[in-house]
Amino acid sequence: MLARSSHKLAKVGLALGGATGLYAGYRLAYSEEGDFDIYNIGVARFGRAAFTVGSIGLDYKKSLFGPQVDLESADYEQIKSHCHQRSADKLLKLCCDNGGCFIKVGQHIGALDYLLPEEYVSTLKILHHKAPAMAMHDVMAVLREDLKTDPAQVFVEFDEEPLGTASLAQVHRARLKDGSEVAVKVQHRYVKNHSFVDITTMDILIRTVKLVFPDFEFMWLAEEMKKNLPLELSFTEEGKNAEKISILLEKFSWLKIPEIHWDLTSDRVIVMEYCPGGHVNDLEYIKANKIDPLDISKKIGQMYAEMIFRYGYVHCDPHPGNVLVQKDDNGNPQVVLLDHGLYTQLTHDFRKNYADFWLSILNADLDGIKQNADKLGVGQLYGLFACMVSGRSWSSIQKGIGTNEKSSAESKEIKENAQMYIKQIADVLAFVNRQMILLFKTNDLLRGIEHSLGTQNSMASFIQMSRACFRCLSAEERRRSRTRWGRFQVSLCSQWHQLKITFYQVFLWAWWSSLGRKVRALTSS
Ligand SMILES: Nc1ncnc2c1ncn2[C@@H]1O[C@H](COP(=O)(O)OP(=O)(O)OP(=O)(O)O)[C@@H](O)[C@H]1O
Repeated sequence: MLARSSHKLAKVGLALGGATGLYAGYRLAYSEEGDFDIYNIGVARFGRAAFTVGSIGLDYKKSLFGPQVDLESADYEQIKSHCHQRSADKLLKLCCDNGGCFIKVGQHIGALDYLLPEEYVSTLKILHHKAPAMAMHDVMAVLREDLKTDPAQVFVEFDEEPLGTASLAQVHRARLKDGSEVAVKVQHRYVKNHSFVDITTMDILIRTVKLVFPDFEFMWLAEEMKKNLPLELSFTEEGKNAEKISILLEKFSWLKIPEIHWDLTSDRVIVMEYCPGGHVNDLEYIKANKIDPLDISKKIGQMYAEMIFRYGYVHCDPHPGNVLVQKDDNGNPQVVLLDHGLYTQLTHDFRKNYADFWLSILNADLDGIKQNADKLGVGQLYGLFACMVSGRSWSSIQKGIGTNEKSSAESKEIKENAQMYIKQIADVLAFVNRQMILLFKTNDLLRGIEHSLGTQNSMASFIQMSRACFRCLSAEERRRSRTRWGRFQVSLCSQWHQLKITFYQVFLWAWWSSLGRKVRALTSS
């Protein structure tokens, strides 16, 4: 069945690729101006994508389901791994050749650690550092077209070397006439023009794969892409999101969201306050600037917990490149949150269920885990789901993740299980509430940062999560309570929970302190 499907897919892909290739050739041969870029016209981009998908299908068919293939042989796993690798390389090439939206989607795929075969993830991860830089004359052309004036009239300095280059845009440091330093984010020149064809291409190809392989469980990826890419391509929306989140999180005096210069902002250009600083996972920078890594982990945990549990309004691109740390004018550490291109609004019910689920994990309450996973749409796969949310093994969850250090053996076990349960993980992603996918990414960011900063044992972000979970659940109970006395009881109870978390925090600090470790070593020997 699978063999026939791969064959069908290969034929469809090759036919589509061939047809579009011929059409593109015809267009080139008969173009009157003869000055268009054959490699960039929509039809060639579509043809290239269809051809790649087709050839991947053919490779899977020949390598894994051909007449000579022995599914029971000892080499089968290796053959499969080589086939994944070849296909991942082809996808990488496609993303680099087509650029723009393709790189963005490739980056999303590269961020799906443990959810896709390792060969795809490690190959496509490269795209995070491989976005092509736009030539200066294109940067200036976009600025001229969108600001409707000569950029030299606006900026007295403009660094040619970008601060960062990404799939959809690049950012330059510049100075305005009034002397203020700004960061100018400029969209790659042709991305918007190509976006309609690119999004449609990816949608058609993913649907074709689904048609040919009914078991293909990654339709959610296509849906997310179709919904999100157009939003990410509007920098006016990005400016609005930045303003909204800075108002919501106003009470965090240590949080900086760059201010937007609205008079210099359009759909393809955003000019904002320049914020110096190092990336949040750059431990060397943090130490050199005498910033406390634990304090940073705590602040980032607090920031995300507030977004998720209090407002349900969550930054959708949680990767370390978007979080900077610096010291403010008074020498206090500051966290800078960048890239407000995409936010999700979580529903009230989802937030409540997710808070309940987290609390059951933190309390090692297995019945609670089961019931709340069910409410989030996961059903029987609750154990795996709890591992995916917490990044811990099932045995640690059962024992209680608070007092069980994540050892390297546990990390290895998780990695191996992720390879083994790939189909089940895809099922969880297909069934779970859509809003959960973003939260997987957020949890990954928090874990990654704690790992880079060496603060994982303090559980700083988990502690902030639990505090926010309790606050979210108490607010819900207060809302439901009809009498003043009832609301008073809920508030009292909430204070008690917060106090318990503080005790727990002190306990963790003592447990993982060098004295605690010595005492444990003495008592266990
Ligand atoms: N206001 C700013 N001040 C200082 N540096 C900035 C600022 N905005 C962006 N940068 C730098 O530019 C880089 C890219 O910015 P940003 O993440 O907004 O671009 P992007 O196109 O959305 O990238 P990606 O999609 O990869 O997150 C950041 O990692 C940061 O180093």
